Amino acid sequence: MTTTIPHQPTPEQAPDGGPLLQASGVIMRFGGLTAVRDVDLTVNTGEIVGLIGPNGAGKTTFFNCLTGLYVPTEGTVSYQGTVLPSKPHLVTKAGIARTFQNIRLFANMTVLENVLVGRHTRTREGLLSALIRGPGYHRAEAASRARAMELLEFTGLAAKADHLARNLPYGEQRKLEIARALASEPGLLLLDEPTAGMNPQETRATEELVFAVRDQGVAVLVIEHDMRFIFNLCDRVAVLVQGEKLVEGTSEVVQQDERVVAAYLGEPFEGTPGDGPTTTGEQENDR
Ligand SMILES: Nc1ncnc2c1ncn2[C@@H]1O[C@H](COP(=O)(O)OP(=O)(O)OP(=O)(O)O)[C@@H](O)[C@H]1O
Repeated sequence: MTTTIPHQPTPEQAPDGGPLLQASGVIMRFGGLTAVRDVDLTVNTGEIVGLIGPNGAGKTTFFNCLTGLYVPTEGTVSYQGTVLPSKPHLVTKAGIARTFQNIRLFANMTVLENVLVGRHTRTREGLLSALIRGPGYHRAEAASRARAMELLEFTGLAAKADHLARNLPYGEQRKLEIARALASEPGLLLLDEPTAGMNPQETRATEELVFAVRDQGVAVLVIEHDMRFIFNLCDRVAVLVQGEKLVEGTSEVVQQDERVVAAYLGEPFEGTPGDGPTTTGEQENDR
């Protein structure tokens, strides 16, 4: 599936292992409801971090605070030491890309066109250049297409570059979303329930793809209800319950923590295939 591609990191990539994303004291209130309560979270370069918790725990709201969709009521979010702007396209430009819980592709555009759309924050050609369509425009367009094709190779979708996105099977639509997010050349990729509605084979392919993304130098923060996926994949896992961070630690620490078992897992997770619950029963199938 995956081929090696030279990652094109954003210019000021943090040194290996250093903090990339730092959320401090993030609070998000909707009127009388506090969806996120004073959450701190750091993602370092080279890490895959999981964010888990029951339905309604505030995971997606927290993601929205990280990506500029919501302005946190209190707290700050920094990327590479700089406080992020509260505009999604500026957050993308700063180096954070995301996918959504429900697929958000341009269904009537081709696979390649969907990835090209994801490149718009990285292309420098302006409106005038696009209107004139001079040599600069053509060079930039050729480079963009070449990079988009590399990303389709990387995600195993190159053979379907000319297919309409809506004609792809579900698992490939999810991969295409990841390819499109990678097209903005992020240093950090946020994935919101990337395996929701997938069969076990598609889930395994997604796991491989996320490892490959990390191996290209892109850190990953992932929300997921599939515990086998999370505990196999993540270097560190944070657990949100009722908007609060209950526990944070390695997969081994989190899966055995009595508070996590009581509030979310129901029973200790057994890591060997075939044993124990793979999901918490919280997962929504939005297929
Ligand atoms: N825009 C909004 N306005 C009002 N309340 C909201 C809004 N967005 C989320 N909420 C509420 O905030 C709480 C947290 O929701 P959120 O979707 O972040 O949870 P979650 O952990 O992502 O859940 P799930 O696992 O089901 O996706 C819920 O009570 C939800 O109803």
